[in-house]
Amino acid sequence: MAEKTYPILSRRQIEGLIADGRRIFIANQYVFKADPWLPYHPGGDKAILHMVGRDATDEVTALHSAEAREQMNRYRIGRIEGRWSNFVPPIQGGKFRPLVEGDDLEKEAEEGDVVSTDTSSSPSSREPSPVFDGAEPEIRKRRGADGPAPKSPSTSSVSSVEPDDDGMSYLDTITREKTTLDLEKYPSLDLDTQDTIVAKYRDLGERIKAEGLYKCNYGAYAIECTRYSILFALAFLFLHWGWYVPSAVFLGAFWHQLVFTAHDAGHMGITHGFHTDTVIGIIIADFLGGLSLGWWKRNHNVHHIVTNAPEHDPDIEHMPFMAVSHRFFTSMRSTFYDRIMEYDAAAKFMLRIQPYTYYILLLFGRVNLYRLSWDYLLARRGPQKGPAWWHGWFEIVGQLFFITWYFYGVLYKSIPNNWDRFVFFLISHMVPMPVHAQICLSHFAMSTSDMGPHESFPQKMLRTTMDIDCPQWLDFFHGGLQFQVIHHLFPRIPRHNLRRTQKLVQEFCNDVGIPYALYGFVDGNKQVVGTLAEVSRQAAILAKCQKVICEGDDPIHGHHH
Ligand code: HEM
Repeated sequence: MAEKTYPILSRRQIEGLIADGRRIFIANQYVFKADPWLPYHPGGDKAILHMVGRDATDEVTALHSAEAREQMNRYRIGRIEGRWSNFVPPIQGGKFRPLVEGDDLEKEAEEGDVVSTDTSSSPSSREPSPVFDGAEPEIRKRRGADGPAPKSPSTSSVSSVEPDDDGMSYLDTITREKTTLDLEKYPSLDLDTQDTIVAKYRDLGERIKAEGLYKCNYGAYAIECTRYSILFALAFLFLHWGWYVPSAVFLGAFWHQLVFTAHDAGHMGITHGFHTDTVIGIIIADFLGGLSLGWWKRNHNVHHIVTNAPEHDPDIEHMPFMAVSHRFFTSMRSTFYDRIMEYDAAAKFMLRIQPYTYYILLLFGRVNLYRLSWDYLLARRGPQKGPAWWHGWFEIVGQLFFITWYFYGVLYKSIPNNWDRFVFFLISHMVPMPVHAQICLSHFAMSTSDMGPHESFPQKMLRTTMDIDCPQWLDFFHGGLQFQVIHHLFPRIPRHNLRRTQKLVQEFCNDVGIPYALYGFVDGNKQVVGTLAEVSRQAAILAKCQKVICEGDDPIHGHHH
């Protein structure tokens, strides 16, 4: 059958469609309109919304099976010619001009890489990121002589207290410093450099496939299953003998280990079959662990696409308890949670002590996940239609199963008194803490800068993610999360092949000149605590600035000239 031909759409036409609310993205030079698919998408609506107006070729390749990509072809509406230059998607604050009569559709109204600096002209379709005005990055002066510079809606301060000038200029200075450091450390964001990186990344992907690194090592999973079974059996044996503390420790260790396989399954990284891997994932996460795989997927998919973006990545949004960037001091709006992350009195207090409370908070990570799981399942936040429609129902069955065996069978029936129950609950929930530390470790100390829309997918992943160096025999303890960089570049590679893939990624990094962040476990933790301490110090300085302004000037408006 002859391949269907598609009309060529100009940049201006695509911009007009997006301005009209259509969810358009580009992949492999085709234009896709995802609107009718949004409620069906197993990857969630937000994953697609972050790709609107962008070339999503690498994200789409990294995150989908061949069948899903085939299915995607149904949503093609056109083609583009030449190199696509990304818009900032509407969800990230991008502005798009509707088509008006007399618009010259052939003409590229605004070349992607040429940016008008005239702020008085018609509204730009490319809302500047907080830092950049264009492809050739130049640090933006946010507060010039002619008044305040435009704020990106995604970063604008909505604090109920009017932000005083000195506080804001202090935050701007840190933003500039951080960005300058990133600009010096990573390759230029000009289109040619980024194109070369992308071409080499795609070659690397082909090489990985050719070397068979997508083939699952089922033997390794047999060993995993044996380990899980031993931990589970020991937990019940000690419970039977009435030795509650060792029983709780083994149960916690069982959960700690299980999370890694749930993570593999959630990424379709075991059999690569969507339904098979999802069933494995739900049995592990929901039935055995009491956590929602669907919640995790919704969260994690977005995390993989907008890694370490303070406004968008739920994995670094922990206000009012922790913040890994000074940008959280501006009460940003989270596009994931659709709410303001207030920098209120509680946050001010907690952030000041965050380097000390970090590990303590992590001890309660699992309890927090129950809350998030139930919120996800009861509010039916997952897809209700399409291939994943049944997941939510299966997960509810899994949750009831979990409540029955753990809360009723173990805690209530097998343990005789409330104190022992309480201790058992605490220990079993705190032992898996290293997995939470591991998740934070991969990203908390890495860059959170907004490098604008032209940064390529591979460069963004390498800038925001770190790997942990560990001896091979300890791989089981880290569960593959120590190869987070490799995993972010190629999320569907089965876990047990990541160590072999690492060598190829290292060669790629050397070739394209992107630093590959690799730290020892202890050093990585020091980096994370160091980042938390730095942000805490910045909070203290900001508070001091604001106090001086309040005392020295108009206490109501806090303005100071
Ligand atoms: C109309 C366009 C799209 C279609 C038809 C589509 C289809 C699918 C399908 C069928 C799956 C299930 C997993 C699989 O079989 O691979 C999936 C998963 C996923 N999609 Fe899409 N997708 C589209 C656009 C996008 C875009 C633009 C993104 C953003 C990068 C995205 C991100 C994801 C993610 C992260 C998953 C993983 C979900 C999981 O593993 O449960 N998708 N998509």
